[in-house]
Amino acid sequence: MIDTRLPLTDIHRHLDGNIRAQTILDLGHQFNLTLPANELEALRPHVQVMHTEPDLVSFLQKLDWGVKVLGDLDACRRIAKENVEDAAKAGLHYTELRFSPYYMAMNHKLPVAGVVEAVIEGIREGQKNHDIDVRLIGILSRTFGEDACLQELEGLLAHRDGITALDLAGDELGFPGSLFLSHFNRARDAGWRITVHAGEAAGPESIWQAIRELGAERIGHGVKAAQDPALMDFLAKHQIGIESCLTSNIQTSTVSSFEQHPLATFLRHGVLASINTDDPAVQGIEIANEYNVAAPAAGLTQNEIRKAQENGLTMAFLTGAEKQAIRDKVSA
Ligand SMILES: O=c1[nH]cnc2c1ncn2[C@@H]1O[C@H](CO)[C@@H](O)[C@H]1O
Ligand SMILES: [Zn+2]
Repeated sequence: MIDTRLPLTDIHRHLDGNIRAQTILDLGHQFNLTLPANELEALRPHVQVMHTEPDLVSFLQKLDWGVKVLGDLDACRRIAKENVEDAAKAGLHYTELRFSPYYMAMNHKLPVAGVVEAVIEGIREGQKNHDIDVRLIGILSRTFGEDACLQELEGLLAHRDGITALDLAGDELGFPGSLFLSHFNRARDAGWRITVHAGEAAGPESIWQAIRELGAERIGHGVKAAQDPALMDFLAKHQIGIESCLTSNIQTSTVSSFEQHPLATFLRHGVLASINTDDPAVQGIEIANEYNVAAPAAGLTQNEIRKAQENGLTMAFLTGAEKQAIRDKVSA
């Protein structure tokens, strides 16, 4: 269960994996696009995971309609604003929303830097009406290769101050982290924090690579760390946070059942791990489901769930003072 005296965070949440189905319909009509269905319930199976997918890449295809309807920069602004509304409605006090501007831009050839600016503006608009702290994480979508990721990086760097961290996401097996060394060197030079999707589709070596070569301070998913005792010790010793996304890991067939999920093992080993959603609209879940249903199913005790909740803010890309201000606000 969620401890209502503690801040509730979601620090692994894809903004472009959380576009409302109704908004996909609206924007499809607005831009005269042919959608696979023109009615909400008929559209749902095309934009939402209904059963477990066979692998990560199949899961990721469910995000594609959401970005195909982004016909102009106003549409990008709209979905960013709606993401803030939905995060506030989910009861979050703090969230880090991540997005891939190249992925959002590519279907309608929007300017990548323009997408970044529109997302920053949409978040600001959303925060006018909702009391929630938000930071943005830029994603390089590895699936489109090094050159596209370079364009993506340039677009993000054009609005460097509006972005807190850089992430690498997409097809981990097809595009290993070793292809993106120069990208992450530049990101660190820009003063950004670093988190990397690793050990989801690929093995523990991908997590080692993310830490040692890309400079990851946190790892998205990190499921395969449990296979490598030396890595488990390293994560605990250096307090490298694992952003766990329980239901996502089942839906991508990364883990076969909640009982098999390593989150409880991470926590018992002293690894800093937190509970997060990933792509809420695509998954058909929200953060409450992850605390109330998924975490108990994964064998976490109530104390461990509370610890994971505390870890969310501990792991946040915020200063100590910013974290304390959120704690004070929630306990007041
Ligand atoms: O669970 C995930 N694992 C790896 N990549 C993901 C996941 N969810 C979304 N994306 C990727 O993130 C970008 C959009 O934010 C896209 O590249 C999408 O494929
Ligand atoms: Zn993710």
